[in-house]
Amino acid sequence: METVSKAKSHGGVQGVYRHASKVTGTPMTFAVFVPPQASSGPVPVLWYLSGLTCTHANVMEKGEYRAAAARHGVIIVAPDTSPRGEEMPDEPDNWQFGSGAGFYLDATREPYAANYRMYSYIVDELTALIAAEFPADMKRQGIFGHSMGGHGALTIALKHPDRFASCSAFAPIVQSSTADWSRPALEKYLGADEIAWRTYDAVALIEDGKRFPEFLVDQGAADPFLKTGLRPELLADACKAAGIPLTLNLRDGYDHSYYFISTFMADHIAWHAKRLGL
Ligand SMILES: N[C@@H](CCC(=O)N[C@@H](CS)C(=O)NCC(=O)O)C(=O)O
Repeated sequence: METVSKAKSHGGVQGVYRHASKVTGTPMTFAVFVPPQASSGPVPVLWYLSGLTCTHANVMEKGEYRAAAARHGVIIVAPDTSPRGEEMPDEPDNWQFGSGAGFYLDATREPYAANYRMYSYIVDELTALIAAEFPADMKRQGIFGHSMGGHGALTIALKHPDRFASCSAFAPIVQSSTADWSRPALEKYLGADEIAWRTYDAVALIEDGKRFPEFLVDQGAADPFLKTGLRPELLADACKAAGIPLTLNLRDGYDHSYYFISTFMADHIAWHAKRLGL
């Protein structure tokens, strides 16, 4: 692992790191904030998965998470959203597919299957790297994310309820199989058989029996993608039918941007901190 940059912030350290990923076959960059409490022992880890078009840097620069992370004493990990590079199969004019749009899945279709493996990258490889290289208490992990990253957080948590104590999301894609934003990508990454899509669809996972103790979702009421890409009511219906407690806050006047996310960031970190025993 190579250190790209490191800066003291809120008494802790905001770092950016790069490593050669075996899973994606590319160099991968990620951001980690280590709070001051880590100097006296391992602290819990909160994963933040970003949305379409993002790298590790968007939330690092605009998410305003450091004050709350330093107050509660939690590591924040922000991975990239896809493999990148000149040789990557991609659709450069399409921001909803390829670079910046890995959808937290393992592609099974060519030419994407060799590199577009963000699910295994995060759940296996980056998790092992964080455990090895940072003062992280891996027995206490939470996960959250935005939009495509909200979809990532919900689906990964539903598949790993023993690993994650908490899961929340900002404006998540909740039913990726039918959302405008994700349907074409799932077809290209996973093929036309929609059965294979269900393991990367939060509502379908719940319908198929996966469970998680509870979710927190914040959604801007003025989000232009609310009706076509996001549709939190579908998650509300699925959670209700499954008996999963969901706190869904519809936030009047807020859109889809980091102005919205940063407004509620401290609330989400406090919510996770409580569930991570802080
Ligand atoms: N590029 C799209 C918007 C994409 C978008 O809103 N992406 C969200 C995630 S789904 C984001 O976080 N963008 C990066 C940023 O705001 O820093 C557009 O022009 O409509």
